[in-house]
Amino acid sequence: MIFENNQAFAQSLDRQDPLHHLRDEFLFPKQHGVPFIYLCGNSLGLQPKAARSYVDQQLSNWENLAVEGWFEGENPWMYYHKELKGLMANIVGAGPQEVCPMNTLTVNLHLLMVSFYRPTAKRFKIIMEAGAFPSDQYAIESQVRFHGYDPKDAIIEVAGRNGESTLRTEDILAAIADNGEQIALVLFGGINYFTGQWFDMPAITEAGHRAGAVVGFDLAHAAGNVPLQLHEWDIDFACWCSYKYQNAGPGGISGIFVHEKHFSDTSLHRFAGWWGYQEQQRFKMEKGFMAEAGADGWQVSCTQVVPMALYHASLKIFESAGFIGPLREKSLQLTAYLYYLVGEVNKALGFEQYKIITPAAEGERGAQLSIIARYKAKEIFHALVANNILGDWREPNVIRLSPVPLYNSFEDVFLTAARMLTISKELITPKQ
Ligand SMILES: Cc1ncc(COP(=O)(O)O)c(C=O)c1O
Ligand SMILES: Nc1ccccc1C(=O)C[C@H](N)C(=O)O
Repeated sequence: MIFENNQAFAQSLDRQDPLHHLRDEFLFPKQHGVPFIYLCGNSLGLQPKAARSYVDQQLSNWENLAVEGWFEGENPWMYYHKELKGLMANIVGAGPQEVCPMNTLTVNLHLLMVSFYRPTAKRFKIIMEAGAFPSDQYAIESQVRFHGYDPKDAIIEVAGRNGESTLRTEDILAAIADNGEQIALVLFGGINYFTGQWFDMPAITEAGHRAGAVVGFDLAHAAGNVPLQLHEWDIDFACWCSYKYQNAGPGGISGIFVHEKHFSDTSLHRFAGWWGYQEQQRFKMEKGFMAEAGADGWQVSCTQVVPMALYHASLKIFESAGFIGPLREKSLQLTAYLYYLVGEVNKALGFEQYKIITPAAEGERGAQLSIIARYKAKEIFHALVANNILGDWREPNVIRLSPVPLYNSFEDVFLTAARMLTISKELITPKQ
């Protein structure tokens, strides 16, 4: 599409957007009574208006049924997760039996590594991206130590070439091939939190398998953002949080994916708990753990009903949007528009004040653009917030802006760039 740098053009795109009405399903934070242009779905998605009634419903169940709520009423808590599984499966491209809502993200990363990182003296290394989200780094390092290895020997980080912010797929594949028989696990983010780079998940998975390794992904920044086909891509396991692009609230419940080819593998270790026990037998309270079939068998503690209700509210909006296909179509346009407009801001300033480190290619990014501001980066970020544009800041110099197709408009994107230009002119003197 040929974009234009004017508000009327942005408004005309909004009029043609079949998903534009969905923003009415969300609550926008305000500053001095004026709603923010919210571009921070990469960190915390907005609250669906329906969230409160989904939670209210569970509070009523608790009020009216108390302990009987587990088994009685319209939607007994014992089975509530099943209502979410089909919806979640659509978000990540899996069978419903391959996904389950449970716990929180880093906890699930640990639990899945218990099953899928099984180092041997010969094959004990983990390949990951350099600059992964710190929680993933800490989780992986601690798992390696738990098995008696030194992270310095066991973790191979693939980094960008000579100062490049993003990774080249060929370098990732070469690192996997070069370390072949020593790799136990390839564990990548789907999209890197800092750069917004969407890795070539099918190619990484294929290379990992060719090397004889298990392949897993942390999809915190990918689930609900980009189209995923976890089953078809033959990924072994994955987990994600629901509070970013899936709008399930701060600390929202996480989701896991385990490929069905692993369901019959009785050699997999798990850190078991009663909620992973065979559902029909669970309340017999017998000795000797027997896992429920599918991803549900990785559950540990009893269902988190309220976080699940919040996730449910948001997943129903995804369902009404037709899931990821239509959202991705809009997302590509929205983010491409922001990409174009940032270039226009640079043009108007006469120098490259803003450098986008997120790949431009559609297949290598989601909604997020990570932008380095050359001069006065932090002041510019604060001025954006003061001007009602809410993105976020990641040290040392990156402003992340993520137009989210569920609740952002083309006009939001236009106004963001327009305010970036005004602010830049105000803050940066010609000498600089
Ligand atoms: C890639 C990634 N991993 C892990 C986390 C941490 O998740 P949690 O605090 O829910 O465990 C986040 C976000 O906070 C993330 O973006
Ligand atoms: N869970 C949070 C709690 C507090 C503050 C930020 C987060 C984030 O999710 C940050 C996000 N993962 C990021 O990509 O920076």
